[in-house]
Amino acid sequence: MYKSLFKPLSTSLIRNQHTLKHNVNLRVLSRRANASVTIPKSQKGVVFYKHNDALKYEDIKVPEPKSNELLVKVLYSGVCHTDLHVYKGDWTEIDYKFDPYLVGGHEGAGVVVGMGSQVKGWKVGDLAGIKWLQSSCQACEYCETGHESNCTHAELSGATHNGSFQQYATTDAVQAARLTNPKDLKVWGEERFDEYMAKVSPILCGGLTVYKALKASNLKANQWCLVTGCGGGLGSLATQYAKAMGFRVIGIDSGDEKEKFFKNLGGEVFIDFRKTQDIVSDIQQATKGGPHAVINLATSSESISLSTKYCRTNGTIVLVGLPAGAVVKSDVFDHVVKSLNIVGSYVGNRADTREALEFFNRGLIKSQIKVVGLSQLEQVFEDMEKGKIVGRVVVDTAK
Ligand SMILES: NC(=O)c1ccc[n+]([C@@H]2O[C@H](COP(=O)([O-])OP(=O)(O)OC[C@H]3O[C@@H](n4cnc5c(N)ncnc54)[C@H](O)[C@@H]3O)[C@@H](O)[C@H]2O)c1
Ligand SMILES: [Zn+2]
Ligand SMILES: [Zn+2]
Repeated sequence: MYKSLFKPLSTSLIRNQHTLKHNVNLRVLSRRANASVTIPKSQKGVVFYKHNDALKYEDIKVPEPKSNELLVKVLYSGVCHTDLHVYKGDWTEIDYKFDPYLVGGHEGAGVVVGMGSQVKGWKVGDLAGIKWLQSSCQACEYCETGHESNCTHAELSGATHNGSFQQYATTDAVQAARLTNPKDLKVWGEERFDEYMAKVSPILCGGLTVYKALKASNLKANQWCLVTGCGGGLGSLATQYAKAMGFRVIGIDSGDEKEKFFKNLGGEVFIDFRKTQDIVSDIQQATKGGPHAVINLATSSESISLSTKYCRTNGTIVLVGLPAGAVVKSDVFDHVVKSLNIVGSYVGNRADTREALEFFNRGLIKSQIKVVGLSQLEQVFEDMEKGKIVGRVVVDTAK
């Protein structure tokens, strides 16, 4: 059951807020918080009944939070390539939950409108983020040591738990990301509430993931960081986090638009994988011996194996992108003689989330987004499949 806490808040006020673009603030919301309007029973969401089946924008039930969960009115959600992998069923390892349908999405930014009886430390009106790691058990060895994303009992938003491609979503209160109200942030401000919520959403997976991957790279200031897929969602964020952390960035992707975009974000050298004659030599020349670390974000299996060829001696190759059935091949002789490190990096824990959000809140990361209606998700997936998206698309759940 819900706690009675949500009762004084009007969801229609929250909805109002949402539609009053660029004119939204929670102070006004709480001043007018006496009206008693209940959470609706149904809402709009995008669902699919099996992998690769039609994506349907339809009226669905508003979920009820379990005792440990928040009910979040999702305002915006980033669309991560992971959502496309899930939709296509690329990863057979996951025990997806179709009950009877699945709602994707795991970069949801919204307002808490209700919560279960056991929830502590949250109140209605707080701003919350929905992440891929919807919940972890908090009790296993991995959770105990801060490796929450490796928890074997983890539930995943948009895969084993309905995610943020709906107007109201539930999420575990411990793992939910705590978003700062932009009115309390120097570089944001109250009048930019709506913009803040849209732009913060990609940080909840993309930003967090690349920030953690950069930490795993062991790079030092001024060293070369190579980002594959630098024109995509994670790539645009990795370029900026790497810069903010003091690294030099060389990127691989394709097309003039992505090159311009990458350079505008502070990337130094762009390699077009469709144009280069010898990618290994181009990279090694530009970086005088190869990048000290590679952050593999490209949705291409071949490009992952290639990174073992151009990486610098003693360098670190971080595996992040998860193309279907991908295998990394590395020549053992070179691998040993160059003493390469290949590491996997999987989203991040709560501290990584907080830190990644702090970079964003301080204005160090410009979230490069295009906002479209939730009803247009199918088109977004089509464009993503073709590699046509520059930066990140964020869906507005009101449209
Ligand atoms: N490990 C994790 O925790 C984690 C978290 C989030 C996303 N991911 C994965 O990261 C990957 C990227 O996600 P995204 O949302 O940024 O995707 P995206 O579609 O926005 O970007 C992928 C980019 O890769 C580029 N690309 C394709 N082939 C390439 C090649 N051969 N060389 C260089 N670039 C190439 C595309 O042009 C595109 O710009 C996905 O596989 C996603 O599932 C992993
Ligand atoms: Zn993601
Ligand atoms: Zn655990």
